[in-house]
Amino acid sequence: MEKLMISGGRPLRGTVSISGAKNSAIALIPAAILAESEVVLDNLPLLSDVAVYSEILEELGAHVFWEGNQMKIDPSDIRSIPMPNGPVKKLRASYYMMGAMLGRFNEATIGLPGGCNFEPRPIDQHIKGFEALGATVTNEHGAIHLHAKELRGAKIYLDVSSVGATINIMLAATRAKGSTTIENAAKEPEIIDVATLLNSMGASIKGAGTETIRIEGVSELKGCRHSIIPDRIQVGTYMIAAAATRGDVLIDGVIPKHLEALTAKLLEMGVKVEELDESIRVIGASKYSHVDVKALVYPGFPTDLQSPMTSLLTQAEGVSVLSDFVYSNRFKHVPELVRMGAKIRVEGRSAIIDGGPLNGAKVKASDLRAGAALVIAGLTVDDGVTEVSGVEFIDRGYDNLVANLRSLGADVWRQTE
Ligand SMILES: CC(=O)N[C@H]1[C@@H](OP(=O)(O)OP(=O)(O)OC[C@H]2O[C@@H](n3ccc(=O)[nH]c3=O)[C@H](O)[C@@H]2O)O[C@H](CO)[C@@H](O)[C@@H]1O
Ligand SMILES: C=C(OP(=O)(O)O)C(=O)O
Repeated sequence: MEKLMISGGRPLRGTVSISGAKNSAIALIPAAILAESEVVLDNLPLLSDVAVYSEILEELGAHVFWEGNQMKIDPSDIRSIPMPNGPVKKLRASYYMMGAMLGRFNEATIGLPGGCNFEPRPIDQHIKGFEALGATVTNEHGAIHLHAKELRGAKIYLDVSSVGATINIMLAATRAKGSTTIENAAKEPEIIDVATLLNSMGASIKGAGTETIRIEGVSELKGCRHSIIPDRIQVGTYMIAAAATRGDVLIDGVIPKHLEALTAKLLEMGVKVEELDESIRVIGASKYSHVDVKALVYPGFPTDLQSPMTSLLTQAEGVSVLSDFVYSNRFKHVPELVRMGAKIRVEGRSAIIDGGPLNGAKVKASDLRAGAALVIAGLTVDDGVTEVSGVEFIDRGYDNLVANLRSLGADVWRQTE
């Protein structure tokens, strides 16, 4: 096991380039199995979640060639075999194998997803969608069994605007007979990315990125080449880290529009943010105002940046209130930040943060973004070393984190525990 060691107190300065989005990649890889021929994905992030997904596809007989930031997936020899255990259990997004297998084979047996469990994460809306498309869904011994004689288009209203359910239903519905409408669909940029890939494969999806998505089923999908959108959560994490260390960082390979909610909050705090065509520059200041933040579905402030933002708000003057309306209990980073001297209490779905300096401590990342929050907190510590264990969570979502931070002047290294 490894841990991250951070000797903080250095402002981050320089330029960093961001890879493709994890939350796109781990939906695009399973989407590729719907094609009859090779799908090429460019701008792939080098993450453990991506490695696990390539393992899942190989187990099913797909040929996966992964070199650097490109993955070629030839699904022509893929078989329908049950996957109750193994790599599917390591990954949250393995739930996309349900929609993809259902679309390809009209059946699937998949273990319940693993990954970051900061609170119970139900998949009832995914199941509701599959059932509406004509599938029978049962849950036996920790695995979901799905079977349909034939998938038929349907009108599906999501009770909650779920990213995973929207994509999963899209995957299955591309091969259903007739048209499907998803109402109250999630609008996150990753949904548009998946629809773009599926449309390049020959699907007919309209309205991705709005709350109504219409899918006309097709009988066959073909291979294509697709470049993954930039990872807005990694971008946001570096923006927050630049502000927290009162540095000056240019983040390259960005779609600035995807970060509007964060940019607005940083400006409100007194951080200088310059938006360019494909990059964002964040320049820190010596004093920050306290702000209130509400994590909401897109285009609101992303829940995945809620934990990193908590660390930044410890550097503001006065009391900030940060509420999460997507995951009401996503606060496992708070007790760890308190160990570092932060004055934070959790009340219901809100963290109340009273600004003040942090000190180095031994802390534990219990999920991916909690890990990012602790790294940012460690970077702000003027005197002392912070040790962050649970690095395997951080590796799920941050490509080249140590090298990137070091190139920006941070004193960060990995150490075997
Ligand atoms: C792989 C991936 O893309 N992960 C992202 C995805 O997760 P994920 O797709 O799992 O998150 P959802 O958008 O589905 O969850 C949003 C909310 O809906 C609830 N819900 C969801 C599905 C369901 O069937 N029933 C239900 O009640 C969840 O408990 C949560 O409160 O979106 C989240 C919200 O932006 C992000 O934090 C995750 O990084
Ligand atoms: C929670 C996250 O991912 P996942 O849904 O894959 O666990 C995340 O990216 O912050």
